[in-house]
Amino acid sequence: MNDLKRVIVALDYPDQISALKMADQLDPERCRVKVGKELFTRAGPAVVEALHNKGFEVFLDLKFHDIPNTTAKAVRAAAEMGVWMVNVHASGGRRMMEAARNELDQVNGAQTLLIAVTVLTSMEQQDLADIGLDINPLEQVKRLALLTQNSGLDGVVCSAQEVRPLRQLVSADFQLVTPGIRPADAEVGDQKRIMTPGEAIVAGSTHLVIGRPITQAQVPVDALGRIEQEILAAR
Ligand SMILES: O=c1ccn([C@@H]2O[C@H](COP(=O)(O)O)[C@@H](O)[C@H]2O)c(=O)[nH]1
Repeated sequence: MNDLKRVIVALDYPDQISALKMADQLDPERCRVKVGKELFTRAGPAVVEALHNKGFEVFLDLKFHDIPNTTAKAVRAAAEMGVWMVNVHASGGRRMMEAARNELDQVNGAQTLLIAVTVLTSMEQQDLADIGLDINPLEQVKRLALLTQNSGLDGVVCSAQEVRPLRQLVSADFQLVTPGIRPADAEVGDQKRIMTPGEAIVAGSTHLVIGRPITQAQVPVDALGRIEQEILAAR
């Protein structure tokens, strides 16, 4: 794969006009885009269709987490929109993920990749302790990644910090999609388990999800250009 196309720009905007204005500055041959909860809740399937019409492959990042039947039907709805990738929370468990996998397999012609979030990149050990998990983030990520693979999904969302240890555990074609990407001079914000774009590429991230370091930059295309240079230099 073209290394630059490993970048997924998170279109975290409050309305479709702002998201499409950003998309118009991007090249669908050089990156993919992500539609998350804020934009989808505001704009719905219409924004996905508009991005498809502009030639973008879309990661629908709605992180479904519900009973197996509900999650499976939501994944079907995403696949029927023709999105490139959709996700669930691995902590929904094996039966939930298997139901989603089975449902997706029944969607005629669907090429949609199905992945699962392990531990949010905004979380650290104390956050896990707060919800009753007496385990460090890496061990929890490993555990959920294995569960995800054994449930038949195509990959996980994790931090780039976990990519090397995960590669020892999962198959070579298992997708390791990594948000929490921060160029050295970027604001960290609410992210905790971070890496720079260059480090993430060297570690072996399959895809780098990047939002605010691009979308909140004074000149977003210039910020993306610097990230692309860093990625190319890292190879
Ligand atoms: O563990 C996760 C899962 C998803 N995300 C999403 O990725 C982007 C990151 O945006 P930044 O502005 O680069 O922090 C955002 O849409 C999150 O919802 C994540 O960060 N961590």
